[in-house]
Amino acid sequence: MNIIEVKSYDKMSEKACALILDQLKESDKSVLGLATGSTPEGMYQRLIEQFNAGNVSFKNATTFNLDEYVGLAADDPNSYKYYMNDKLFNHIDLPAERAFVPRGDAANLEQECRDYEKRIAEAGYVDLQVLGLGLNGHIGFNEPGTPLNSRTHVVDLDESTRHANSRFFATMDDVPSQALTMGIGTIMESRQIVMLVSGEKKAEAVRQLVNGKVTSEMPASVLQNHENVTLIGDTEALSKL
Ligand SMILES: O=P(O)(O)OC[C@H]1O[C@](O)(CO)[C@@H](O)[C@@H]1O
Repeated sequence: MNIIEVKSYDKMSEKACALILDQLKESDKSVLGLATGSTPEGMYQRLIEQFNAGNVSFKNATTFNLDEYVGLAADDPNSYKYYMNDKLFNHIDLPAERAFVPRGDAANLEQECRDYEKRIAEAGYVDLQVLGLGLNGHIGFNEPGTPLNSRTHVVDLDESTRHANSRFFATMDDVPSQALTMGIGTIMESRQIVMLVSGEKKAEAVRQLVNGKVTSEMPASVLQNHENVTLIGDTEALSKL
C-alpha cells in the first residue's frame, strides 16, 4: 500500500484531485468510482476548479457511486444522488446518462443491485475508485461482517453508522436504516483504489486498515490484499501508524 502523508485536509484534497486528473490524462474515457461523505468534498471542489480552468473534461468519462440510502429519491436533499449533483455533477461536463448512482427508490432493490453490477461490467469495470473510511471500518456501506467477496447488495446499516450520519438529517428517526452498496468484491475489482482519510477520529480505523488482521469484521482491512492502493491521509488520521 502506498501511504502518502499530507499536512492538512486541503493538501489531501489537492493530492486526490491530482490522481484523478492523472487517470483522465491516461484515458479520457476512464471509469471513476466515487464516494460521498464529508471527506471527498474538498476533492470535488478542486475538480470543479480544474474543470473551470479548462484543465480537464469529463465528457467521455463514466462514474459509479458506491452507495445510496434505501427509500430516498434523487431529489431528496439527503440522497447521495442529490449530494453528487450538488457537489460535482451539476458543475462539470459529465453526461448525466453516464453518472451512475444506485437507485435507492427502485421498486425492486435486488434487481437494481444486479443491474448496477451489470452496468459496471459493461463499462469495463472501475479504473480508479475513491473511498472514504467509516469509523467502524466500513467501505461504501459494507458494514463489519460483510463477506469480503460480496457484490452490490442491500445492507442494514449499523446503529453507529446511522448515528455518525445523523448530522445530515433533522432527526435520528429520519436516517434510513438500509442502503444499497457496491460489495467489497466489487470494490476490489477496481484497478486502482484511492482511500482518503482526515482527522484524529479516523486514526484507530486507519491503524487497523493498514496494520490489522484482514477480516470481514474490519472491511477496509481487505485493501491490504489489493495491489494498487494509495492511502492519502493528514497527520492526525495517520497518527497511529
Ligand atoms: O467522509 P465521512 O463523512 O467521514 O464518511 C466516511 C464514510 O462513511 C460514509 O459516509 C457512509 O457512512 C461513506 O459514504 C464514507 O465513505
